[in-house]
Amino acid sequence: MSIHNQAKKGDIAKTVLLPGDPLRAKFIADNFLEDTVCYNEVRGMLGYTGYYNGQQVSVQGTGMGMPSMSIYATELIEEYDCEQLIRIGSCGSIQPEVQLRDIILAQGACTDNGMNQLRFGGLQFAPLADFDLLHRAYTIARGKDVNLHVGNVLSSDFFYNDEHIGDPFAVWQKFNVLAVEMETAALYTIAAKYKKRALSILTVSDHIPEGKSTTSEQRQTTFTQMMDIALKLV
Ligand SMILES: O=P(O)(O)O[C@H]1O[C@H](CO)[C@@H](O)[C@H]1O
Ligand SMILES: O=c1cc[nH]c(=O)[nH]1
Repeated sequence: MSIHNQAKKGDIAKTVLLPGDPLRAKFIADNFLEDTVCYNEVRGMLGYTGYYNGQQVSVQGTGMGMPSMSIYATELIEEYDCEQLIRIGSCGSIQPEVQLRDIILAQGACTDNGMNQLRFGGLQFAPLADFDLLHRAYTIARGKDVNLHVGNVLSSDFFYNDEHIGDPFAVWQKFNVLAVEMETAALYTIAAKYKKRALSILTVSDHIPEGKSTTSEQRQTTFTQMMDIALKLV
């Protein structure tokens, strides 16, 4: 057991898929996995272990934002010896060529979050995906009917921005950051600390400058493609 997870040692697989939404974890467990066991209900942050094509895999909700991701990623590594952490999340595009339902493999993650400022004493750390996971995910996704992008994302502490700031994404847009979400920089930093492998696979649920969003039906289909890519990495 850890503070936020009631699983016993050995209950969680070496590879863990990490959706922000715990009900996305349940969806994967119900629709993709066999012989599934729910190992965690603490705080409603559901976690399951099952089998995909005969390979053991877990899926654990992480909640929203970098403190929450940091708690789950740290406990999965420190208490449960997990080796591969694969986020499957939604994001908002800030580039014209990155459209609704496209899939992004986050090669790196910028952040406006303060944790790495404290951790690195004001120096700049570059949170990066594991190259092997990224390369394999790229190969798998290229074999599918998806619009795929690989690049930088922004992990932001803000879902709602304050009007007095002006356009909070202008500088990131200019420097070719593809999309905004809220967890990847923390995941990549924690994975680096413990020399573990991490990757974020993101589906574009919204286009922020164009004010567009996906329907719930579109989310369901496209999120399924992202889940399929992640599960083939196990
Ligand atoms: O769909 P998930 O994985 O939760 O990811 C995105 O959605 C949430 C905001 O609605 C944030 O957690 C953001 O990163
Ligand atoms: O615009 C969006 C969409 C999904 N997730 C975010 O953090 N922002």
